Amino acid sequence: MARAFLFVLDSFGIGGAPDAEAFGDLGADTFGHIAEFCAAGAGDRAGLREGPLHLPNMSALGLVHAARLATGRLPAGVPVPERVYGVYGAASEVSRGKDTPSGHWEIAGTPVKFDWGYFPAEGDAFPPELVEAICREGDIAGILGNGHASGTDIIARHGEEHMLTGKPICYTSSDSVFQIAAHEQSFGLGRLLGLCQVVRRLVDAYNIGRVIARPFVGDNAGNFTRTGNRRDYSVLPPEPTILDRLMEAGRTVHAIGKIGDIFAHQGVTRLTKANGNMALFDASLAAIEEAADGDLVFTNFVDFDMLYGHRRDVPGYAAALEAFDARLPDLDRRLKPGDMVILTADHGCDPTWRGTDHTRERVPVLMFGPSLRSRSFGIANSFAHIGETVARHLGIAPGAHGRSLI
Ligand SMILES: O=P(O)(O)O[C@H]1O[C@H](CO)[C@@H](O)[C@H]1O
Ligand SMILES: [Mn+2]
Ligand SMILES: [Mn+2]
Repeated sequence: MARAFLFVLDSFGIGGAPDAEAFGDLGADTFGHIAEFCAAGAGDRAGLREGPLHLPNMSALGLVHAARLATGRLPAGVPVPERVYGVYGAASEVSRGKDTPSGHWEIAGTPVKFDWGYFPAEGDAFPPELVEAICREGDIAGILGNGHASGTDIIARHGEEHMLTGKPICYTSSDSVFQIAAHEQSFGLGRLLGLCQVVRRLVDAYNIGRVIARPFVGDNAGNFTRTGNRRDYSVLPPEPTILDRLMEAGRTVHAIGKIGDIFAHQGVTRLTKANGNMALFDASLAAIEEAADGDLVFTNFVDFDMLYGHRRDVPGYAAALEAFDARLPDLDRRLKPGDMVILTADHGCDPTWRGTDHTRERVPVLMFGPSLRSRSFGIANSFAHIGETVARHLGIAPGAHGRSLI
């Protein structure tokens, strides 16, 4: 029995990217800074958590050691375990963007070697001819926003006007994204998803990676809340990924959470959606019961990024990491001989950093399972080695962009 479980902790970087300076992110370190803030008492929140960051299970799998490999420093206040169980190390990204599709596709063996299109940070983000085409083909009277923004801020700012006028709120970020926020009832969820499909077609010419539907509910600026009905419309990966390669070999790819959307549903055999990290963990445990010999279970844990990294919320991020860590023994108990779990991340989103965007960082790669011996592989020079490790473990032909780490 050889099965693989690939869990992406969305945005859980560990600093030290060799090209961080080119992204304006020199010194960004999601794990290191959360640990530092928690050790200094700046990660406390009444009723949520307090004290130094407590990640005993991921530490035992080599997280602290991987962080030291990535940055040369030990994270503050996180005890160094005497023994590490599993194969661990850090990985650098070769793709040119620090976005979710680039990170996931590279993890799946397919780095993104071209430049995405981006919308400008100054002035109107979207060219007038694009806005005009969206209004005409999407049958809307105009758009609100039209700039770089944090999604929660922009719905507070424009949500009431949106409900009055029916104009959707359109915004972007330093990622290659066109995001559309609209009220689930007053605008309508189906209408929002339809509009996103129109926009998806129109932004192909601008080489934009994703159009994202951001539905929200509430009746005033004080209580607008985004719902779990977010939907991402991605372009196809530039080459077949490990998902396609597994499907061709007759294997089942269980995609949990955002994975289906991130891969534009290509190479996905079974799709499970769930709202929130704990529900995603439950769905992953259920897939462990179902997965057959040779299958891959691939889960994205989005809360780290969406609810805490982009919101620059250190106590929230720390609590989410601690909650995830506490579930690992439950996962470990369910593993069968020949199973391999890989915990990793797609980019950073340091909650102590300026702005609200992702940060260019190395990521941890923590691999464990009943038959894996403990050791470090050091620093991998591409996330693609992760996908090739899965390929080798599951016994399919190797790909072109990486080599198995075990
Ligand atoms: O601020 P919100 O709407 O969460 O947006 C964030 O989510 C997008 C997609 O992950 C990123 O590009 C970033 O802009
Ligand atoms: Mn991401
Ligand atoms: Mn993000």
